[in-house]
Amino acid sequence: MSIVIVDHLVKRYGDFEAVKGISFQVDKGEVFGFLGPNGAGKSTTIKILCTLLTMTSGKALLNGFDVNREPLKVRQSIGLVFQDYSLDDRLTAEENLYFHGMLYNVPRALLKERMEQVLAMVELTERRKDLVRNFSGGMKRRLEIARGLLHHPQVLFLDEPTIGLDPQTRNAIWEHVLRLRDELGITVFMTTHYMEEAEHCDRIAIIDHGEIVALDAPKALKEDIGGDMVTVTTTNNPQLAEEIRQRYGIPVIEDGTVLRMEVEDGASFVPRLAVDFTGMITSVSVHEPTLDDVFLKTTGRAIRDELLDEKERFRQRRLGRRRGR
Ligand SMILES: Nc1ncnc2c1ncn2[C@@H]1O[C@H](COP(=O)(O)OP(=O)(O)OP(=O)(O)O)[C@@H](O)[C@H]1O
Repeated sequence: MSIVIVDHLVKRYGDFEAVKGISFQVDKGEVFGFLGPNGAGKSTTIKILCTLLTMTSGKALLNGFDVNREPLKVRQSIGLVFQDYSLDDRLTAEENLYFHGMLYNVPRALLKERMEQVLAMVELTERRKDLVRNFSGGMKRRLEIARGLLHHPQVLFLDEPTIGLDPQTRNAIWEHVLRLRDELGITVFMTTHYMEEAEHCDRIAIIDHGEIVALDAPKALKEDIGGDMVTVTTTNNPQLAEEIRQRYGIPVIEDGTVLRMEVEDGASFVPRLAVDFTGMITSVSVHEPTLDDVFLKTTGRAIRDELLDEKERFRQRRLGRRRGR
């Protein structure tokens, strides 16, 4: 059963079309990921589904409710964990949850039990009486996730849930997210830049320039590539890219300092390449396709880490300003 149905969704900001008529469905209990570079239209789409932004045209249903016509029912069906930090540092973990419960009209008789449940789920029971300002980045994120679950939403939206966290904390958050799906059967809809994170999703939609360019299970997307990926560094990338294209008739992507190409059989291709271009190649590697390669193939570009870093620096600056208030 589809719990999210998006049909020809368009969002324009003035003349600029940020989301270009996308359609997709998310099944109940699925962990669904939106993967794409900065500016692809991920946050815009998520905000429309959460009723925080109005669409220009199209239709979207969430938990059976129309996001344009039944926004309140949609809001009651969802939990949100967005990029912007939204806990109150001056309150304890428990107090943060309590106020959220009040806002969402969770009946008082239920609230205590729910708070205990979600705190246990993200392993913060012991710290529930501590001020949030003393929490680590990972603990704050876990508390935000707990808060997003307090009113038992059908769909939990996570917009870049682990941005800026170290890999170990990222993994811990993922364990929690997958447990939520397994224990509560909730649907998780998330956006991410991280390829390894997208691997945890049941299905991912790769979004670029406001369009969905691929949508399937990570394994199926990688299998679609079919062959092996060969990465080459050379003494003259543009020249060699052209010569490889002409000689073998295959697409070659110039990706920063390397050339990438997809071939049927890496083991037989690489020796040929070494002989045909003796002296021009400085290194070669062969690997099975990753989601990075899927992204590269569908968009012609890599998701750049430096863009991610830039975004994280921006976020930290903003956080710093808020803390300095
Ligand atoms: N309020 C706005 N006014 C004008 N343009 C906007 C506005 N919000 C977003 N955009 C533009 O729409 C496009 C999609 O933005 P969106 O934030 O949805 O992308 P994204 O994939 O979520 O990227 P990010 O991860 O950086 O948020 C971008 O080109 C962005 O500059």
